Amino acid sequence: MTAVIETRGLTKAYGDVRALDGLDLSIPRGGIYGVLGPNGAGKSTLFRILLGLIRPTEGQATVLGGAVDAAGTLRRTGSMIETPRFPPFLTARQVLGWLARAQGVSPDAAEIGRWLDRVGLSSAADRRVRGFSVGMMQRLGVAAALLHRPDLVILDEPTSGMDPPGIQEMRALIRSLAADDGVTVVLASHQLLEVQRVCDRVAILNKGRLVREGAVSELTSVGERLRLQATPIARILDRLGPKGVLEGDAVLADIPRDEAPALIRALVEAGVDITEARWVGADLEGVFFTETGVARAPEPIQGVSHVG
Ligand SMILES: Nc1ncnc2c1ncn2[C@@H]1O[C@H](COP(=O)(O)OP(=O)(O)OP(=O)(O)O)[C@@H](O)[C@H]1O
Repeated sequence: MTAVIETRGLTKAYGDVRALDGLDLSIPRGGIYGVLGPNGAGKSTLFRILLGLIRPTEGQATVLGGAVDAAGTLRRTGSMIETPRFPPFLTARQVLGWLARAQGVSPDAAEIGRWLDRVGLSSAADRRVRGFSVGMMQRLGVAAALLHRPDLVILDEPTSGMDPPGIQEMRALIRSLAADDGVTVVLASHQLLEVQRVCDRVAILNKGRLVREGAVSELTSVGERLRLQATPIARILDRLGPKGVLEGDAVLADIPRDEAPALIRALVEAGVDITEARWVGADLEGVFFTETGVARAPEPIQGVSHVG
C-alpha cells in the first residue's frame, strides 16, 4: 500500500496546548480518506502542516513522497481549508481564470467551464461571488482546488453550510474525483453519516492523538445485528432464544452474517412473513463516540443502532 501522506511523531504545541501530540498516520494512495474528531482534536492543524502553512513543533510529515513544502508536492496537491474567500467583485468564472493564472496554469475557458459544471455552478458562472451562499463558495473552493489537476486534494469540511441537495452533489463529486480522476481525497468532516457514506477509510483523532484508524467497512462491521420485521414475532424469538431481542415491533438477531440466509429460510419455512431484514447497529457515529469518549446527546427517539 503506497502512502500519499505519512506522519511520524507529528506534534504541534501552542503554549500548553498540544494541537497534535505525536501523531503517526499513513494515508494510502487512492480512494477517499476521512479525518474525524471532536472540536479541537487537531484536524485543521494536521491539514495546515500537510499543506506547509504551519510548521510542526516536532516530528515529520511527507506528502506524495516528498517534503510538504517542496515545489513538486505543492503542485500536485489541491486544498480547501475552511470556507474560501474570493474577491467579491469577480464572477465565479473570473475567479477560476484569475486563480489559474496565479498558479501558472493557462486559464483554458473550456476547462474552467467543465469544472464549474462539475461543482454544479454552471448557472451561476457569470454571477459575482459577492452574492454567493456559503455552499456556493464551498463548491467554487473545490473547483479552485482542482483546477491544476492535483493528485491529492485535502478538503476541510467540504459540506459545511450546504443544504441536503448540495451535500448530495458534493458527495457525488468527491466520489467521481476518486473513481474517475484517480485523485486521492482526504477530508475532515463532522458529518459522520456523510463520512460513512463517502469514505473508504477513516482516522479518528482526539486531543491531537490517533485513537482509531481503519476501513469504514471494518469499523462498522463490529457489533452489527440483523433487524427483522415479521409476523408472528414470537416464532422468531422462539427460534433465536438468547440471540434474539425484541426492539419495538422488530427483533434484533445477534448472529454472524453467514448465518442470515439459513435463518431467513428457516423462518419462512416455519410460516413467518418477513417484511424487512437489514443489518443495523454499527455505525461510524457509534465508533466515534466510543473512541473519543465524547458523551452522546440524549435522543428523543432511541435509534435502533444505539440499543444495547
Ligand atoms: N493558532 C493557534 N493558536 C493557539 N491554539 C491553537 C491555534 N490553532 C489551533 N489551536 C488549538 O489547537 C487545538 C486543535 O485545533 P484544531 O483547529 O486543529 O482542531 P480541529 O480538530 O480542526 O477542530 P474543529 O473541529 O473545531 O475545526 C485546539 O485546542 C485549538 O484551540
